[in-house]
Amino acid sequence: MIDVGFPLQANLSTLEFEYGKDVFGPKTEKQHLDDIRRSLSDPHVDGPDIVYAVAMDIGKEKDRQDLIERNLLYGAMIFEKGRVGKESVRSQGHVHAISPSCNDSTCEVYEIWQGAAYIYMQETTEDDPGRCYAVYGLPGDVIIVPPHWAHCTINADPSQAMLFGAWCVRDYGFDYTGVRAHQGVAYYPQVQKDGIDFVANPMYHAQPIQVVKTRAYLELGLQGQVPIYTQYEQDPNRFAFITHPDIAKDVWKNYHF
Ligand SMILES: O=P(O)(O)OC[C@H]1O[C@](O)(CO)[C@@H](O)[C@@H]1O
Repeated sequence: MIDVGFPLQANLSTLEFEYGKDVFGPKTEKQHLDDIRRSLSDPHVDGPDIVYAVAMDIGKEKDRQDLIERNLLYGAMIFEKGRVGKESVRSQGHVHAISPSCNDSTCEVYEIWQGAAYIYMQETTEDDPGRCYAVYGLPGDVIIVPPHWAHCTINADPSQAMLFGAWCVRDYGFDYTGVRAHQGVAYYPQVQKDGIDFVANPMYHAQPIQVVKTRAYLELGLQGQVPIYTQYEQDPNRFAFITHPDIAKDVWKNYHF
């Protein structure tokens, strides 16, 4: 695993994180295959019993109070290796619900730590989902999901577990309504010999998907090559665009990938 900005290990047999000195974090919450079936292309497939494990609210003890005051939350996730039927292991897909603290949907800032990921995003969960993107990331890459966009996280390399961290607002909420009404997001990630193919979900009338690599987010004040936790430590105000999405409203409008 890359340097995530503080001492952290992942135990891939128990799907637990082990926190180093002066680091806090909970036991992981496990998400079972049976709980995500209705967002898969085939709900009856076999796959790992636990598909992913999530530890919400981790960080350095010295930052604990500041994170609460800023309403910021850092989480860590382990996505299992393997497949769920023809698809790679992935999350269900959701939209960030309106957070009471800012009365808006908020963005999420991912940093890939191990393995390979696609963060899939679509503008809406209507029958016409708008623009559809799958953004590819390797360890050290940062990927941002803009407010209001439906998204899911995909393990892009079924031969190994995928790990990542993400900044989000503390009073986050997930809205699954539109995704579940369409049996998932607009594209299913199917595993092929040489990678992932995105297969259209017939419940939508989607435009072609754009598969892209991630990029630098200079317009949001992010730096390359520095863990996003360290970037928060260097400038604790840097991620204010997460808790106050209106600060970056021009970025979110016509968001470019
Ligand atoms: O509830 P879903 O859609 O399966 O997604 C859960 C995933 O979403 C996250 O918020 C990351 O977007 C993590 O908690 C987890 O990886």
